[in-house]
Amino acid sequence: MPMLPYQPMRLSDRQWPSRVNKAPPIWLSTDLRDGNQALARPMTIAQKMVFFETLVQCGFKEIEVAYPAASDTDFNFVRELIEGNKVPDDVWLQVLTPAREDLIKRTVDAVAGCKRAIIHMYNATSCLFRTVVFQNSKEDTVRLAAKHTEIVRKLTEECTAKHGTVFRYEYSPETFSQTEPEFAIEVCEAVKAAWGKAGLGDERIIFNLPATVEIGPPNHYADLIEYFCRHVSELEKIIISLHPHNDRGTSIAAAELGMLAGAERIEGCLFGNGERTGNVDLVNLALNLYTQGIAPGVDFSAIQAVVDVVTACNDLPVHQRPPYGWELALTTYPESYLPVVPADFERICDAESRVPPAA
Ligand SMILES: CC(=O)SCCNC(=O)CCNC(=O)[C@H](O)C(C)(C)COP(=O)(O)OP(=O)(O)OC[C@H]1O[C@@H](n2cnc3c(N)ncnc32)[C@H](O)[C@@H]1OP(=O)(O)O
Ligand SMILES: CC(C)C(=O)C(=O)O
Repeated sequence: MPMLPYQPMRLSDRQWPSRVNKAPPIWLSTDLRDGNQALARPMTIAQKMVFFETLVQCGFKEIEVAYPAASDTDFNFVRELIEGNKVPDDVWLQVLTPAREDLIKRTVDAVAGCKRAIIHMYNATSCLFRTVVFQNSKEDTVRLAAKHTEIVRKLTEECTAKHGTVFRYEYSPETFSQTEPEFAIEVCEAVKAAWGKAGLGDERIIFNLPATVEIGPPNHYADLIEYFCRHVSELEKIIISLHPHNDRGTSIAAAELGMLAGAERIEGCLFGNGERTGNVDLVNLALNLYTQGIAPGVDFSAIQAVVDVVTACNDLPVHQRPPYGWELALTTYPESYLPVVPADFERICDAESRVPPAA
């Protein structure tokens, strides 16, 4: 018997279909957190270090490096990054924490002394989680998020006073795409009020709206994002971030349509690693922009070296046929076509002009 379908939202005056993406998003690599927690053998500190250095070389400025309260490996990795002066001044270290005081404290302790840090807190807001897993009412759920946001504020302010670390705050209503749209806004409004210092520029609060499990088509996700952007207050003080997973195989479309709908920031992993069917593939997304004449702001020109690091650290192969990425991406075999391998690409077709260079 077929499963029950998703419930589309009625956004008849949606604006996103007629928009065109003209700028890259703010990129957040979560390879070292969401990607790592999906591996049969999580990365060692040495592997995380090599991966981090590769991400920095590619140009990522925001990197979710750990879930420090979940394991000593993750906590100690963050300390090594900071104490070993491995973090460039313009890179923000992001760390994930649940909404629990002791775990928030451990998380803030992990990043103490680094120059710039983003504390990312999440709690479950979807109806199924509220009623079945946590048996929390809507009010309990809002109270939990607001109370722990106040704790994040207090602990980060103390840390700034003691160590000079500059903090930003990210909040994720978990399984946003399965949360009632009005309720997701209600929780985020309470979080913004509890944080109390959302402002402009680097003071913008980040609301990350995850498709924790991709349950509907990408146009549905885009409608949810546009609805959120239209109804949340003080949008100018908010960065709308997306965290698409790929359960239906449409995470790239979800991210691209979500950007049309108002998102400015994308969280994902290189080559689509991540829980179950993966997080959205940041290489694919960035190079899609590149082929539309938009400088993506991250550099995958040394793609082979990136593939080597990712496969070694994840202990997983990169598929041979993803767009752009690997051996067969530009290869075709029909007799009427010229078989092309990536190394020949520049010679055969000038990537800028799309015309064959003069003989
Ligand atoms: C979609 C995602 O990827 S989200 C991230 C998923 N990854 C992880 O959670 C990392 C793995 N987690 C862990 O290793 C553990 O949960 C730890 C180490 C973080 C915490 O371990 P413990 O202290 O044993 O906490 P545990 O997970 O049992 O939960 C403790 C309580 O917090 C509650 N809780 C769970 N998640 C949250 C949350 N996000 N916010 C608030 N409370 C939460 C639990 O329901 C439980 O409640 P109870 O005490 O009333 O039963
Ligand atoms: C913590 C959140 C953002 C997450 O990883 C998810 O929802 O997939």
